[in-house]
Amino acid sequence: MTSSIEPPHVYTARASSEPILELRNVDFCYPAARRSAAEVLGGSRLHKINMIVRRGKAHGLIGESGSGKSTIAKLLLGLTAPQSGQIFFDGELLRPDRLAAFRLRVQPVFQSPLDALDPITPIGKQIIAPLLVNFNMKSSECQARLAAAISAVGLSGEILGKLPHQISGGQAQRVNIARALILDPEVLICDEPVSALDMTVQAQILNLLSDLRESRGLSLLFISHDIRSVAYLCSEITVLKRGSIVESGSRDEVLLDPKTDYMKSLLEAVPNSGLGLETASPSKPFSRQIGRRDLPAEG
Ligand SMILES: Nc1ncnc2c1ncn2[C@@H]1O[C@H](COP(=O)(O)OP(=O)(O)OP(=O)(O)O)[C@@H](O)[C@H]1O
Repeated sequence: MTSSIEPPHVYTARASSEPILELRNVDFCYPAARRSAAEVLGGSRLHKINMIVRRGKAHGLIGESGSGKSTIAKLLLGLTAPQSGQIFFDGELLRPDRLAAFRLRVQPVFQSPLDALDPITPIGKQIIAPLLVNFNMKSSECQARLAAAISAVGLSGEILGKLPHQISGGQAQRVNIARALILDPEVLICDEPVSALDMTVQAQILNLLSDLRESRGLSLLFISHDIRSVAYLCSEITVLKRGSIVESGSRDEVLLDPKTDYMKSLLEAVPNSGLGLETASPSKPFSRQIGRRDLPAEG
């Protein structure tokens, strides 16, 4: 179905810290879990989730495996609906009739960058696909937006004719981010976007996300097992345990003054217990904060 909404402009810079996405008292349970008390106890339900992602800010979501982080991502992408509670986008209740427009403005970036690409379609075609599908645009009409999107993620035009197996994992994640940006979204939901990449490339993608947040006023939900990445990128953090929020607040409140044993144990598990919080700042490249050499722009 073609959207009746206007295609996005090449770039929109936005800034503010008003709520852009909000979960209010959200309960969710997978159908299979409703039949299995053991699963429910194991955490396959979300219970009374209250969380705000602010415009132009990066919000970190952490918690052990199975705590419900990806389920929250699915709810915030409109891929599934809560059993109770409400989701607000830009101050408006997310109703079924608003889902189509919402899905253009909130875009996902997933964990396995190569799996998220079609193996037999050239990169350039994949990046403009959301414009072709949603706005019925011709390929020739997409070229200015395509050039802006690949430039925004630090890729050159040579990559456009390649197939996914001809590019690196880091380049593939940049392609996925470009494909999300081509719709000029307001929010990126990033579910473990760097965990499948090697360490040096992780730093490059984190710096890219940080730059995009600053330069375009993009809001980010950043889901990660890696507390150091969250400490670097995010100004607010929510901590999830077995489907319930156990801590939330500013980065420093949660990481420097943890209230729960659970959060303390997550922090104790950080390698070398080095969060570098005294120096952590999105104005400093991630590689410097964790003591690595500066890295080339394209990975
Ligand atoms: N489609 C599904 N049907 C039933 N249960 C599911 C489904 N997807 C996830 N679950 C269960 O819901 C719980 C939360 O899963 P979720 O993927 O949200 O956790 P997570 O915190 O993202 O974990 P990870 O860090 O390992 O990705 C887990 O118990 C999981 O087994």
